[in-house]
Amino acid sequence: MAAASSSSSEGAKVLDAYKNALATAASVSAYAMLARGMARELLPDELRAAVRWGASFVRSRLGAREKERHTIIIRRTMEKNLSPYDHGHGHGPSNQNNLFDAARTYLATKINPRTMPRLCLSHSRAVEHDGSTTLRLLLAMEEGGSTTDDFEGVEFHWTYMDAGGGDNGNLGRGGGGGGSESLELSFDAEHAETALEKYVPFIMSTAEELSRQDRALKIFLNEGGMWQGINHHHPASFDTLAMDPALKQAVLDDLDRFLKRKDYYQRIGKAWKRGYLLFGPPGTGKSSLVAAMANHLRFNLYDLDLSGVYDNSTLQRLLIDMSNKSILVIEDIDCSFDTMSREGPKATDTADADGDNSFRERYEYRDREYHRGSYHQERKITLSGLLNFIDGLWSTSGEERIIIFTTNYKDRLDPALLRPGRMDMHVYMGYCGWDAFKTLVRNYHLLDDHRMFPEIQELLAVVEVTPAEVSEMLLRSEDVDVALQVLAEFLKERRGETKESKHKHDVAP
Ligand SMILES: Nc1ncnc2c1ncn2[C@@H]1O[C@H](COP(=O)(O)OP(=O)(O)OP(=O)(O)O)[C@@H](O)[C@H]1O
Repeated sequence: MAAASSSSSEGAKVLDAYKNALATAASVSAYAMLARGMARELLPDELRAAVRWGASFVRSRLGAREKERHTIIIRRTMEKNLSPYDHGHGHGPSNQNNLFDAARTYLATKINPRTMPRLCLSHSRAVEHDGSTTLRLLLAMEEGGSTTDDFEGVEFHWTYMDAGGGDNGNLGRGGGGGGSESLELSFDAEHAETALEKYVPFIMSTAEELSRQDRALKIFLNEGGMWQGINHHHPASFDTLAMDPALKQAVLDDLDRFLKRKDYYQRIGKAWKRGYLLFGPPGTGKSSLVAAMANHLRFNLYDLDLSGVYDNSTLQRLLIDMSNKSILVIEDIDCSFDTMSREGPKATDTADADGDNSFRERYEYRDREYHRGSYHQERKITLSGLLNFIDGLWSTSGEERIIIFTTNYKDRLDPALLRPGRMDMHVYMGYCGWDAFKTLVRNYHLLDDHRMFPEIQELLAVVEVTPAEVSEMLLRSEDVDVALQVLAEFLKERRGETKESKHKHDVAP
């Protein structure tokens, strides 16, 4: 982060220096105009004709110069005193030029292997949040190779040069060498401003986005007051998520809007963060939605288990240790604080009618932990403490953070959490409706229509069944006829139970 901002301020300086040079050129033309005006007043006709001829000669030369090209050299390594890393920030070798890496990453997407007979296959190193690196394969140009990129109607011409004669270091930073490499960006001089103010920043942000897409996602769990990360390969995506289509789109739009609003958050002086409250019965896909959000944004997940956090300073440290572009998740927030039901409801009360196992198991686990003593240590953290930390810390450090609370019981939540403006979006994950069913059957059986669909649609309209239960039935057989039959039977049985319990209530004294 520090390195990034340092590098952007370096970039700003370079941009200023370049603009000054352009401004000087502009004032030279202004002097020329002034001189023309004075000459008109002071010189005799013959002399003026001679001057006109001279001026037209110079203009023709200048005209040719207007067609001149400007070239920006982007070296792989910067001079020592220009490097943002010299101040001890960031990772990597001390004089690596980030813009070179960004341009190379960007150009790899522009190179057409079919039109370039000779290409280099090289790699670049992406630094992960935890400091580890991953290698990425890149198509790159050969020494002297060039390509043209069209941006906003302007042609930008790129050439890859290597004064070291090709023995460089496409093997990269670790491979030794590489100091003699550069990329040359040339364009018509009149487009200098577009190049520096639009094209170069566009390359930087595109490269950052590409690296983000490539990066392996991680999920961090808190253990002993510290985060432990493992790779996160949850397959959930918004495509596979079974939920109301309009709500799904609303969540997606909200996330995308959030990503684009850095300037907006800065302008209004608010921390660049967003909060979501996901609520609904067990097995309706709250955890799947969290995973889909992380996959969509390419953000790491920090799954905070508050039962392992006993004091505010540990909580604070955990929050500070989170990286930017990350999601903090606190599941089952209704049973996480002393102010609410610390012991949680009894397992038998909380497992709902469908007897969801994972839910019951979780409570049984918490009950066991409680009796084993891990809950006996007095916990001093409170919901308001947590919310204050998030508001306070996150507004002064870090950006692009998302916080998600999940609960099966929205009505049990502390009103502080439900206050307007606290959680930006409340998302209800409900029972499986018709649209959700169609998504599930497409996920599991690649099917869009079936003779049993009308019957199942009717049943889903009257039976409360979770997407988890429907998924389980659909997975009972690879034969879709059998799977749908199993599901229909299950739904009929559930409908019978519903009717029976309704009947009991009706006849009860
Ligand atoms: N809306 C859904 N879309 C797709 N699959 C779902 C959905 N809901 C549940 N599933 C399936 O059921 C499994 C369990 O669902 P998930 O853990 O996401 O539900 P949950 O609401 O978070 O439950 P809990 O409250 O018990 O944590 C998922 O791994 C997925 O296979």
